[in-house]
Amino acid sequence: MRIVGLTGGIASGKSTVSNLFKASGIPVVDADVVARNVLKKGSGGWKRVVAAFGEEILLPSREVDRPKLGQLVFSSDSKRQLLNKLMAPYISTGMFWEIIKQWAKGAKVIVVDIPLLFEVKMDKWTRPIVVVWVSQETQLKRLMERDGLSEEDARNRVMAQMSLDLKRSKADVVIDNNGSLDDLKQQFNNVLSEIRRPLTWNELLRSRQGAFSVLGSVILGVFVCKQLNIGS
Ligand SMILES: CC(C)(COP(=O)(O)OP(=O)(O)OC[C@H]1O[C@@H](n2cnc3c(N)ncnc32)[C@H](O)[C@@H]1O)[C@@H](O)C(=O)NCCC(=O)NCCS
Ligand SMILES: Nc1ncnc2c1ncn2[C@@H]1O[C@H](COP(=O)(O)OP(=O)(O)OP(=O)(O)O)[C@@H](O)[C@H]1O
Repeated sequence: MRIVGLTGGIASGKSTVSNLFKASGIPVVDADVVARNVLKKGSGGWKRVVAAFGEEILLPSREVDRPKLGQLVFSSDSKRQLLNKLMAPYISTGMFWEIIKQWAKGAKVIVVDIPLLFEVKMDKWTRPIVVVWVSQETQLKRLMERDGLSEEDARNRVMAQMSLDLKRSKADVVIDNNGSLDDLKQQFNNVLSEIRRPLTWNELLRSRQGAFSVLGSVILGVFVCKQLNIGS
């Protein structure tokens, strides 16, 4: 199985690119969705986060007040690191199971959309790595527009992540998303052809079909050896 890493910065356009992958029939495992499940009321992650940050981060429904928690963690490095530490094991386990589900369905190519791919060092598990890059000016503008944030809040969120220029330098493939949606789609089509190229031997062995072929060959090998022993 080929596990393509999709990353970028906040509001750089990862979800927009993810949607193009989904529309082309490529399954996407989204770390933000997994992280949202980790904070669902009553879950293990929710309990740990509420114990650490207090009941004041809860809404009257006892769900986490996400904008409030966001305000806290994006304006304090230590609080953000604490939240990351509490949630990381749940997010990695959740991602692992989502990838296994796709493997069991026989997916040959999947995309994992992980905003913090490099920060959490998951880049070593994914190839190729696609970085959706925008200039800081475009990033701030789109973030303020999409989430209705002040410039200060938007800057805090951007500064909480590794710089997009550094991420770009670590990419195998860069999508420059400063232009229009049509420009983005054109670049996406090139990326799609790149990731749909035939699997390498290693990727084939990691796919369900590859694993079954190896298992089948081993069983056949054992059977043939037994037959030969019996005959001798
Ligand atoms: C702080 C929370 C509650 C704010 O929720 P909110 O709904 O406002 O934002 P959402 O979850 O949609 O995230 C939006 C973007 O913020 C950025 N972001 C989220 N968490 C972090 C973080 N810990 N550090 C840096 N950037 C982050 C990502 O680019 C993400 O795509 C939420 O982001 C969260 O639970 N973060 C911790 C989990 C995490 O690390 N998620 C990233 C998955 S790798
Ligand atoms: N090429 C583009 N032209 C204009 N607007 C765009 C373009 N690409 C994305 N956008 C808009 O920019 C905003 C951010 O895009 P998107 O939500 O895909 O980013 P993201 O990287 O997934 O963000 P996050 O890290 O917060 O999850 C959205 O409002 C989206 O509609």
